[in-house]
Amino acid sequence: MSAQILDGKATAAAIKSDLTARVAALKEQGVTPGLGTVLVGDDPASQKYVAGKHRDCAQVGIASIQRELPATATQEEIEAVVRELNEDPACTGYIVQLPLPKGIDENRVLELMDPAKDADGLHPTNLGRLVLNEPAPLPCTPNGVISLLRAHGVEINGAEVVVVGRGVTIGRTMPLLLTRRSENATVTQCHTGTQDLSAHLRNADIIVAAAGVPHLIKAEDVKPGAAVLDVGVSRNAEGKILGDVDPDVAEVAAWISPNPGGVGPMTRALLLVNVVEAAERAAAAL
Ligand SMILES: Nc1nc(=O)c2c([nH]1)NC[C@@H]1CN(c3ccc(C(=O)N[C@@H](CCC(=O)O)C(=O)O)cc3)C=[N+]21
Repeated sequence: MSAQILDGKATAAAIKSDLTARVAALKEQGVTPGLGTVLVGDDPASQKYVAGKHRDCAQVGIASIQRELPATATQEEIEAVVRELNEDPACTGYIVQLPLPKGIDENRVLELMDPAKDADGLHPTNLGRLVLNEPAPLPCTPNGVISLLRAHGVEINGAEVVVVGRGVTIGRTMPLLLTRRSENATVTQCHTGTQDLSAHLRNADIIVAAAGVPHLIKAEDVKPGAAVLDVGVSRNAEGKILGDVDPDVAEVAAWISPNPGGVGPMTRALLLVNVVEAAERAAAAL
């Protein structure tokens, strides 16, 4: 048996096609959504991700606003760009690409963003709203994981989900989304301090692997019929992506997200959703 593919590329394409119509409607009302990106430094992976985001924007008709700073940029210089985007009416949503160079206080930068323009859903106000069950832009990667499962009819309601990892962009936010009444999953969060990861994994109907440890999840740890989402991105010496999920898992799982081609494109699609929704709110307030 071989697992069915949770096709992030195709699902993201369907989301983008829906957004294209909504962007066209916004433009008729005189509102053009614009996504800003702040990229600091010259990490090739970050450059590639940001380029992908602007390619997506072009596809759906969202304007692109790109700000690039050298790796030597100071805290004050980065914060000046954030203030500028907060004030720029053409920028309806933006992201600060993480990680920022060593020595920069990331949280201070994030906190300075206008929460109404936070396309990543990572501003403290928006994370707080998520905890309080108030409407807020949702973190893109966890939201992409849920959309990907729903698009393929994987049952989330009542599922035992194991999230591996405790980073802010996925690990710590994924359980918040999964335990909403609308998802209704039971979540176990595992991390480097977990004593017996295998014991937790074997019990999981859905595994969200976001540890950043190549091939951490092995076939013998996966319950037959489980859905396994590979969120981890490591690279080998040749720059090839190595996910958190061992390829043998495909023989045991019922569903598997490829990497690349799984959660990555979904993250980008849900970013655009946040931008369009923010622009729709702005248009409704006109
Ligand atoms: N403020 C902020 N927001 C983010 O959302 C954010 C971030 N910082 N920092 C880094 C991570 C990583 N991330 C990815 C997005 C898309 C792909 C993606 O589309 N990947 C393609 C392949 C790309 C390739 O081949 O390298 C795929 O999976 O098919 C990957 C990774 C967003 N992140």
